[in-house]
Amino acid sequence: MKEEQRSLLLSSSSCFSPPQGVRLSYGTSGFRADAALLQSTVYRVGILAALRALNMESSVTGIMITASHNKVTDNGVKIADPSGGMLSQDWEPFADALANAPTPQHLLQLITEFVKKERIPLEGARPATILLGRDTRPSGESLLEAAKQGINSILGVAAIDMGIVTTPELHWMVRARNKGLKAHELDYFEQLASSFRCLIDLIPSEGRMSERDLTVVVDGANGVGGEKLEVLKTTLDNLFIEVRNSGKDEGVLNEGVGADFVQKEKVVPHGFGSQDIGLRCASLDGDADRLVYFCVPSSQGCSNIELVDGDKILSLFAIFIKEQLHTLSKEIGENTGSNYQPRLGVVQTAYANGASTDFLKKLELEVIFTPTGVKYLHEKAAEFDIGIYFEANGHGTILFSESFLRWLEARHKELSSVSKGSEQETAALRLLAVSKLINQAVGDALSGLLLVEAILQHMGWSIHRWSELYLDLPSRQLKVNVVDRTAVVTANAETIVVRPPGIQEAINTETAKYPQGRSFIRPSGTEDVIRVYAEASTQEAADSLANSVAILVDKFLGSGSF
Ligand SMILES: CC(=O)N[C@H]1[C@@H](OP(=O)(O)O)O[C@H](CO)[C@@H](O)[C@@H]1O
Ligand SMILES: [Mg+2]
Repeated sequence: MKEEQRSLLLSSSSCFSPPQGVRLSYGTSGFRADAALLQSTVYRVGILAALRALNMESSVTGIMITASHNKVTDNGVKIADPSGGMLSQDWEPFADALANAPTPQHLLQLITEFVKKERIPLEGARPATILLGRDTRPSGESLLEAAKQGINSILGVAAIDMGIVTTPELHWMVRARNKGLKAHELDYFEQLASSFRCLIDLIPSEGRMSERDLTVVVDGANGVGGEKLEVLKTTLDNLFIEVRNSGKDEGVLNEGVGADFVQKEKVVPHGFGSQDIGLRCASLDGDADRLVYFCVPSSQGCSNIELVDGDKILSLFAIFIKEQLHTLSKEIGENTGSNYQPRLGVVQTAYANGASTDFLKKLELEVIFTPTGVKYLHEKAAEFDIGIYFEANGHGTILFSESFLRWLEARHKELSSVSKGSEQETAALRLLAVSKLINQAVGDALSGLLLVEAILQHMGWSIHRWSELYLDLPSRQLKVNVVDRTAVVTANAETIVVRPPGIQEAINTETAKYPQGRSFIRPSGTEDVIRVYAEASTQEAADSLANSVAILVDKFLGSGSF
């Protein structure tokens, strides 16, 4: 490393001391903490993103400053890799080491060693650009400045501020830029709107739906998603979107609103109530990468909701895709069918409702489980021709492999010359439109919302019809504070605890007492807690099982506070 680069790093890092007594780690979704603690971390992530961009053939990476569904005073930072996906997991230990380096000298030494080991070309040997985005948190602006200083301390790397964007928009932009495509926010809106229009135009015309049926009321979590949806909706026909909690009024980000609140508490978000009985409603989270639907039932008082979670979104997508693939595989006349059988798979985590997994298996779909965190789900889904992944909390997308898309384009071309307007050609067009509508980089609440709406219109389904695909097993999630959450080590996609010894046997004994009982624990990657999940045949049983397991966690890991 040249002297100019060394002294630049030493001088800029001396302005960013790491917080005392706090150990930060690149968790399920980047670094997250109280915003006041994050200046030095974000500065160092700036350096990391710059090195990552220099290390790769595609030279654009991204930094997103957000703490998603967490409280407004928290913030966080994560890197978008050149593919548009999450930071490659093999760089996470370096991210941890950088964030926790105690002095500028330590930091410089770490960087020097890593640059050598990874053979990263420095000193402007290669062009590199970092796209920066942030959510609506007030702390975002100064943290973004810290990120810029980190980027500027690596010679020859440029930072471009994309302003306030959703997390999926930033990932989409990074991916698009590296593919040499147009990557402005307006291009993103245009791609979503035109592929949505294409799916709507391909709906067989059997009677139009009423304006009420074409209406969806969206809770924007008082965050960036509502703001963006207000713009996007002006470009859409055949869909009426009413945005509430768009952040323009008094409401606080994620407070009593948003996808995480709605999915975990199963009550109506602020701003919704009896006036919405029977309407189709949806909630985004604070950075708009999660989506859940709900409706306010007329019978049980209007604070309860009927939740349509990520598992049901996945099921709806799976049904639609399967139907299109089936149509596409039908023969047309002699010798014009295709023998190619694309592999469709779905990916879930242990938090997926057991009833959803049964339903998907009955559809004869290949169902794979991974640990929590979209980086794991995404990686697995990418192994299929079409891989659909969703966390129960509403984060997910559909991935189309490059080779499948090439095949599909060619098949569509062939079909449009031999049988234009056939159901096979239409199915190919629909699949191509889905691949453009649904974000290929990460789960995206806005593109997910438009795909749900297009499929419901295609099927002619109400939210109730959709919700009735299967009945969720009652479930309960709890959090337990413990002295050291890293004492819990899990295996088999987090369904089994291997440490501390004895706790898994105790959980098994409890679970066996409940019909259709299932329970597991794991350390959270975003909060300092152990999460407990339980499922059983009744809500009372699920609550009771969750409580018993939480008591076991307290007994084995001791907090004294439970
Ligand atoms: C049970 C649950 O909802 N866990 C969430 C939560 O992770 P934890 O590691 O459980 O804190 O935040 C992650 C990032 O948003 C998300 O991927 C994950 O699904
Ligand atoms: Mg989020």
